[in-house]
Amino acid sequence: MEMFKYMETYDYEQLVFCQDKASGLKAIIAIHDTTLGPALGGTRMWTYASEEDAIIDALRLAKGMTYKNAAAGLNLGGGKTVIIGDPKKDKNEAMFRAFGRYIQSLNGRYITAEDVGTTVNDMDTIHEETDFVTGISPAFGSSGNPSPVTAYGVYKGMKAAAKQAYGVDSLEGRTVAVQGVGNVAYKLCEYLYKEGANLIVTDINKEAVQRAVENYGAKAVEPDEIYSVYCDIYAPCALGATINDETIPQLKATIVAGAANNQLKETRHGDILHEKGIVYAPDYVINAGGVINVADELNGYDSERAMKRVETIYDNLMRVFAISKRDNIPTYVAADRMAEERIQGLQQSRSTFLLNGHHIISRR
Ligand SMILES: NC(=O)c1ccc[n+]([C@@H]2O[C@H](COP(=O)([O-])OP(=O)(O)OC[C@H]3O[C@@H](n4cnc5c(N)ncnc54)[C@H](O)[C@@H]3O)[C@@H](O)[C@H]2O)c1
Ligand SMILES: CC(C)C[C@H](N)C(=O)O
Repeated sequence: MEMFKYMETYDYEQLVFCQDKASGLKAIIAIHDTTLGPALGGTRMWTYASEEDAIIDALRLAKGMTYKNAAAGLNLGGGKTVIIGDPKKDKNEAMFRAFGRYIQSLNGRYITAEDVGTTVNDMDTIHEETDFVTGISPAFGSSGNPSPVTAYGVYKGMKAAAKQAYGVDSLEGRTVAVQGVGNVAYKLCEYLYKEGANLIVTDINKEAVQRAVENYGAKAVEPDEIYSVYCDIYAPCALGATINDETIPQLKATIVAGAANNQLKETRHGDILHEKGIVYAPDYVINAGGVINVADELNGYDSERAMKRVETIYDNLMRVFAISKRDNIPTYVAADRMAEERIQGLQQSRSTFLLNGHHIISRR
């Protein structure tokens, strides 16, 4: 892989390789764009088939955070870390402390948080070595696990999508097919249940399914049946790339709105949804609740203020839908346009982020 060519093509600023033999740390920090502020994005721990796969994932996820943070109206750039390893077997305290020191060495250009494979406990360990970490324990006056807040944002975003599709944003009596009832989606099911929606759920973890069936009256289906069930809303909350050539023809839903990152396998699948008249809530706009919540820590965490800000996901999606309608473009293109316009608009008044003594981080 020609790294500089790739970085130049997609405008990446920095790629950092972190190695600590004693603890087994192998981490890649990718910083995509710091026009709006320091790069904030989570740390993913995963077993990658190859180092190249890990690098590509870090780069791709970092760029996603640039767009997510910009579209959410945050004064933050985009970055992400991947740690190569099995989160169930390979973690140790020294590893996360070594990683914390690498983050510290970037002097605020990158701030981390949770992602797949990392927990609040890991963030607390990182915090032993650096201030540039969020999603740490409420015991430190911080925001803790971002998942429930992500769920709240997805719920609000689903209501915006309903407004766009049906003219009313009530979800009462609507049927929502939820794929994956993990940390985010279980809480999402609670919001939906309380509003009177009907739930169809699936998960490869039978206990997760059972919980939703027992507590929220959900109907359970097998994992490969979720695409073809009769429903109003398909909510992908497990993996990426579930909107693809195989699944689109099966969908009965009029709305696709869920928590998963990178839902479209390829961008052309967003075009197909648009042509079919399916309202697609772009993933990085609807699932920004977690990052909005952890970002609030940089001002001294206030849960009420953070939740109010998460509610703006509704308005952000309505803007995306309006741009899509006005320009007759798919919603994923409209979201990119909204994010890029914000970055370009501020590019003139900001240069590449450097910690210079007066910055968002200095407020806490
Ligand atoms: N946690 C957050 O704050 C947050 C923020 C933004 C985006 N996301 C994204 O939302 C999604 C869910 O995040 P989470 O934190 O709830 O993760 P999670 O691991 O707690 O939940 C995912 C669930 O999906 C299930 N699953 C995996 N493969 C499946 C399959 N093939 N069919 C059905 N179910 C399957 C898993 O068993 C698990 O229960 C992820 O894509 C994540 O990247 C999460
Ligand atoms: C900063 C984190 C809370 C980001 C989250 N993992 C996401 O993908 O949005």
